[in-house]
Amino acid sequence: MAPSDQSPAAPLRLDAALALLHRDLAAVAEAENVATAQAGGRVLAAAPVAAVTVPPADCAAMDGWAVRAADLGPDPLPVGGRIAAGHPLAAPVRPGHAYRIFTGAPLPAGLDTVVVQEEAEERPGAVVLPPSPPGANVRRAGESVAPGDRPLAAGRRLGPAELGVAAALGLTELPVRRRLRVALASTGDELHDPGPALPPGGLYDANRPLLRALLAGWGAEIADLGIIPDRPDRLAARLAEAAAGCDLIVTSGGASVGAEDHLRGVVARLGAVRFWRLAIKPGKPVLFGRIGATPLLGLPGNPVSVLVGMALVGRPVLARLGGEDLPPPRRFAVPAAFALRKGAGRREFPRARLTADGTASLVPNDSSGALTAVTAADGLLDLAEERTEIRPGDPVPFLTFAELLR
Ligand SMILES: Nc1nc2c(c(=O)[nH]1)N[C@H]1C(S)=C(S)[C@@H](COP(=O)(O)OP(=O)(O)OC[C@H]3O[C@@H](n4cnc5c(N)ncnc54)[C@H](O)[C@@H]3O)O[C@H]1N2
Ligand code: MOO
Repeated sequence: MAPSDQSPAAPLRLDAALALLHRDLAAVAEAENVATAQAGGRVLAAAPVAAVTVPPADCAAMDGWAVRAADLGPDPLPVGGRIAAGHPLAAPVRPGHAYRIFTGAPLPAGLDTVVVQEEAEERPGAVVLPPSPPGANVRRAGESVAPGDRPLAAGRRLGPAELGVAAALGLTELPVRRRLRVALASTGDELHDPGPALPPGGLYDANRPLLRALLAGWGAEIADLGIIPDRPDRLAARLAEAAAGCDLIVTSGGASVGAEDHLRGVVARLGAVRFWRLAIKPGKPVLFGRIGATPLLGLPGNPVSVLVGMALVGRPVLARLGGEDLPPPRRFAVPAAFALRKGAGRREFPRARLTADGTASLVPNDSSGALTAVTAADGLLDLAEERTEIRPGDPVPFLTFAELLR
C-alpha cells in the first residue's frame, strides 16, 4: 500500500478537526436488545414508544383531603372515606363529602381538588377546610407520560434517570447499541506498568489507566495492547494485529516530531493520516487516521494532553462510532480571577478551578505533564484562537470536567 498522509501541513483548528471527524465516521455498533437492568451506560438504538399512562389516573400530589372545590365553604364537610395509593375508592363518591387521601392515591370521579392536611381542622366525623382553587394539588393522568410518547430519544446514553424512565414505561428490555471495542496502547521505551521498581530513566505508565477509566466510563470494551516500545516494526505489527478486531485504536505517545516518534509514519504506511497536529494546547500532536479500515486516535504522551485530547476529540469519536447523540460541551461564562496572555492562532485549555465567589482561578503547575494539577481543577477554560489577553473580571468560557469526562 502506498504511504498516505493526507494531513495538512499546518496545525488544524479544533472545530475543523471535529467537522472532519463527523464527516469521516459513522455508527459501527449494531443494535441489540438488552435487559433494562443491564442497560446502564449503553446508547439507545431506537426510541421506545410508551404504552402506559403515568400517572395512570388523576391523583393526589399531597397528603390531605380530596373534595369538590365547589363544596368548600365555612361549614365542616362530613368525612366520606379514605383513599390510599394502590387502593382506589370502591364506592361512588358521596356529594358534599371530604375524603382522607394520601400522595399518589387516585382521585375518584366527582372530586377535583386536594387540600393539604396542614390546612385542615379535624372535627369528630368531619373536617373544616379553607377555600382552594379547583385542581389544586392534583397530578393529572398522563402528566409525565402518555401512550405514544417517546420520552427517550435514539442516541441517548442511559444514565440513572433514563433507566428510571424506561422502568416507569414498564420496559424489561431496551434496544441499545453494542459496546464499542477499543484497543488501547501506550508507546515509549521509558514506560513500565506500576509494580516493580523502575530502572534508571524509567517512568510508570499513567496514560493507560487514565484512558481505561475514561473508556470504561463511556461504555467501551477495552482490548489492552499494553506498552509498545519505540520501534516502528513492533508498533506496526501490534497496530495491524489490533485493527482487525476492534472498532477504534487509541494510543498515547510517539505522536510528536522527535526521532523516536514513529506513530505518524506507521499509520501512513498501514492506512492513512487524516489529520496530525491541532492548533490547541495542550494536545497539539493529536493524530487521527486509519489502520486499514479501523480508525486510530493517536494522543500525545504527556498525560494532561491525553486527558484533554481524549475529552475534546476522543469523546466525539466514540460518540460517532457508537451512535450516540453528543451535544458539544457547554461553555459557561465565568469571570476570570487572574490575568493571562496567550499567543493568537492557538486555542488553549488551561486547567481551572471554580471558586466559591463565582470566579475561575488557574491551578498551580499547569504543565502538560502535571496530571496532579488536573486533580486540583474542576474543568478547563476555553480560550479561543483569536484571544490574546485575559484581564481579571473578563468573562472566560468554562468547560466542566463533570460534563467533559461524563
Ligand atoms: N521539537 C518539538 N518537540 C515537541 C513538540 C514539538 O512540536 N516540537 N511538541 C511537544 C508537545 S506539545 C507534546 S504534547 C509532546 C508529546 O509528544 P509525543 O506524543 O511524541 O510524546 P512522547 O515524546 O512519547 O512523550 C511526551 C512525555 O510524556 C511522557 N509519557 C509518554 N507516555 C506516557 C505514559 N503512558 N505515562 C506517563 N507519561 C508518559 C514521556 O515520558 C514524555 O515525558 O511533545 C513535545 N515535544
Ligand atoms: O500540546 Mo502538548 O500537549 O502542550 O504538551
